[in-house]
Amino acid sequence: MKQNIVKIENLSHRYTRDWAIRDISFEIDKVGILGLLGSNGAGKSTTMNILCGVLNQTEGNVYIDGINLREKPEEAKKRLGFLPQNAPLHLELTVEEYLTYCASIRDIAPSQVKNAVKEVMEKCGLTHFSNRLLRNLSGGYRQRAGIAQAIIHKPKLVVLDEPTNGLDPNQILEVRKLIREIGEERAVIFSTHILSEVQAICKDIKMIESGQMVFADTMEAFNNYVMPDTMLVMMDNPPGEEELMAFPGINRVEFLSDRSIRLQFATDKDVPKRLITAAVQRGWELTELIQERTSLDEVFAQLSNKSKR
Ligand SMILES: Nc1ncnc2c1ncn2[C@@H]1O[C@H](COP(=O)(O)OP(=O)(O)OP(=O)(O)O)[C@@H](O)[C@H]1O
Repeated sequence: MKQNIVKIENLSHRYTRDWAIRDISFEIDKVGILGLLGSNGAGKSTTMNILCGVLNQTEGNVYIDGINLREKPEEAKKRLGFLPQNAPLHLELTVEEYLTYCASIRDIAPSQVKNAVKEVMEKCGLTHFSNRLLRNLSGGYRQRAGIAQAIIHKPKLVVLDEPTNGLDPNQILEVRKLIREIGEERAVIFSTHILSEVQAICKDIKMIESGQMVFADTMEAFNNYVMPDTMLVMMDNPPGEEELMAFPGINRVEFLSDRSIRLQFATDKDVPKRLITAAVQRGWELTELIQERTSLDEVFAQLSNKSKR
């Protein structure tokens, strides 16, 4: 039988009187990136802290690679790497010193430490900064060091709690690229409260709200389920409503003015590209195309409405 990399069974936790998370279950049995999405206070950090053995759950079980985390924490933790929301960095150490220290507490054999540090610095793009104090690294590079400590022992499961928080747009793109690369070799759980983050890098998504799982499926199913995409187009010579409705993939046309139209499309992500080509071929004089984004609050409202129906 195939072993799950991680299995969470009916996990519940309360810090005080109210449940912070309630009856969360899921499993992962292959490499790739799973997005854990939820607004602030939804219960993501609680779930991740329990999953990584930092917090003891009130109820339920966590198995890492088949090992019960509560019963054999040391064995289970060897198989996972964790980057918490506040990266556990020692700012007074250089990158190399810090990762050497992490390797030693991760039970890497002394003869292997040098190699492991070298390899992880290469993987995370840190080699150039090996002698720099962590204190003097930019936010993006500090986060790379945080990710490096989470993967130095080559765990099967890597848990990253809001790893792109507080980074500037360029740093976000670079850290995302690194996470994608890690996801090719390991199971990665990535938490965020930003919808576009999961859409950009995750194949699967679990959405938590008010401590409960409200959605669990592939990213594609999520996109199709929660929101037909909309785009706003400006055309100096737009076709009529009928011609737009006949365009493959478009299922709603709303003229906001003579030249400004909101188009809704369901599943096909190529619609905007095909529309641009058609606009050129058919002389619609397209001057602007803006894809409209749905906020997490709206997604949650849509999910709640659909589940009530
Ligand atoms: N140490 C604590 N003591 C009491 N309540 C807590 C504690 N930590 C979290 N909570 C509460 O548990 C709930 C879930 O919080 P959690 O931090 O897991 O959410 P989150 O989705 O990670 O949010 P954020 O993105 O803001 O970190 C919230 O209502 C929060 O106020």
